[in-house]
Amino acid sequence: MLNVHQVSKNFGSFQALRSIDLEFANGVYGLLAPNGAGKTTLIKMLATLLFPSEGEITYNGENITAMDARYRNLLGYLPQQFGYYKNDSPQKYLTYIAALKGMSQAEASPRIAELLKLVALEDVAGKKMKKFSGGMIQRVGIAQAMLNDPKILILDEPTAGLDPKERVRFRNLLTSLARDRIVILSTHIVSDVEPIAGEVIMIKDQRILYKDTVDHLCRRIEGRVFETYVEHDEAETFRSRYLSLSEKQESSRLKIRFLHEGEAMPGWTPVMPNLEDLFIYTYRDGQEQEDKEPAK
Ligand SMILES: Nc1ncnc2c1ncn2[C@@H]1O[C@H](COP(=O)(O)OP(=O)(O)OP(=O)(O)O)[C@@H](O)[C@H]1O
Repeated sequence: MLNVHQVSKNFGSFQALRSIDLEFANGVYGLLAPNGAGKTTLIKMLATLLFPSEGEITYNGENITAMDARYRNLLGYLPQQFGYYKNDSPQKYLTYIAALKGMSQAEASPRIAELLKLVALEDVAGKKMKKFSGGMIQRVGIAQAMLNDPKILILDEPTAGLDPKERVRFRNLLTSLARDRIVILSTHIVSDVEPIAGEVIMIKDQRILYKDTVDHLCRRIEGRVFETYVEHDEAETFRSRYLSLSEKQESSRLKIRFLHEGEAMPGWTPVMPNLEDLFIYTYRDGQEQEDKEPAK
C-alpha cells in the first residue's frame, strides 16, 4: 500500500500542492487535471525525484525516501519524455537500461524478451527506433519501466501523441499490468482514464478535490446534464445562460449538451453525465467550484 500523508510541495513562495492525502492499492488510478494543476509535481514526489516540503509518503508504512534504493527497486517510471537514441533498437535500449538498473545479463535477457512480447514489439526488437510511431515508442517506454517488475508503475501523460488505435492498445496493456500492481497514470485527457481507472483523482486549487470511481464521480452532477436543440442564432444566448459541455451540428440546428442546476425546461432531455462533463464543470473558466456537498 502506497500512502501520501498530508503532503505539501512549495517552490519558493509558490505552493504547488497543499495537504495531500492519498491511498493506493493495486489497480489503475487516473490522475486527471488540466495542465499546471500539479500532476507532475505529485508524480515526481511518488517517484522520489522531488521531495515533499511537508508531510511524508510511505510504502507499507515505511517512508519512501528512507527506503531509498529499496523503494526504487519497486518502482517503474515513465516520464513525460524519456530519452533514447533514435538509432538504437528496443533490444539495445532495454539492455542498456537493464544494465543501469544493475541487472545481470542472465537476468536481463529473458526479461527483455518477455517484455518485448508483452508490449507487442518482438517483431521489431532489432529495428532502429527512429522509424517507430509514437505508440511504439511509448510501448518501449512501458517496457523499460517494467524491467524490474515494479509493484508501482507511474506514467506521466503517456498517451500524448498516440493515435486512437494506439490509445486503445495502451489502455488494454495498462489494465492487464494493474492486476498485481499499482498503476498511476497522469493525464488531462478524460477518455484515457474513463474506461480503465478504478479510481480517478482530480486536483484543484492545489488540493485533491476528488478520489473516487468514475461512476460515483459522474453521479455528483446527475440530474443536471441535459441535451436540447437550439437554432444557430440562439446559440450565443443559450451559452451565456447555461454551461455548454459539448455541441454537435444536426441538420440545421445545434444539439447542445449542457449543465443546468435548476428546473428543467420543456424540450430538454436529461442525460447520464460522463466524466468529461464533470471535468468541464469542475475546471470551467473563471468560476469557483464550491463543491463541499457530499457525494450522492
Ligand atoms: N521547479 C519548479 N519551480 C517553480 N514552480 C514550479 C516548478 N515545477 C512546477 N512548478 C509550478 O507548479 C505548478 C504545477 O506544475 P506541474 O508541472 O506539477 O503541473 P501539471 O499538472 O503536471 O501540468 P503539466 O501537465 O503541464 O506538467 C505549476 O504552476 C508550475 O508552474
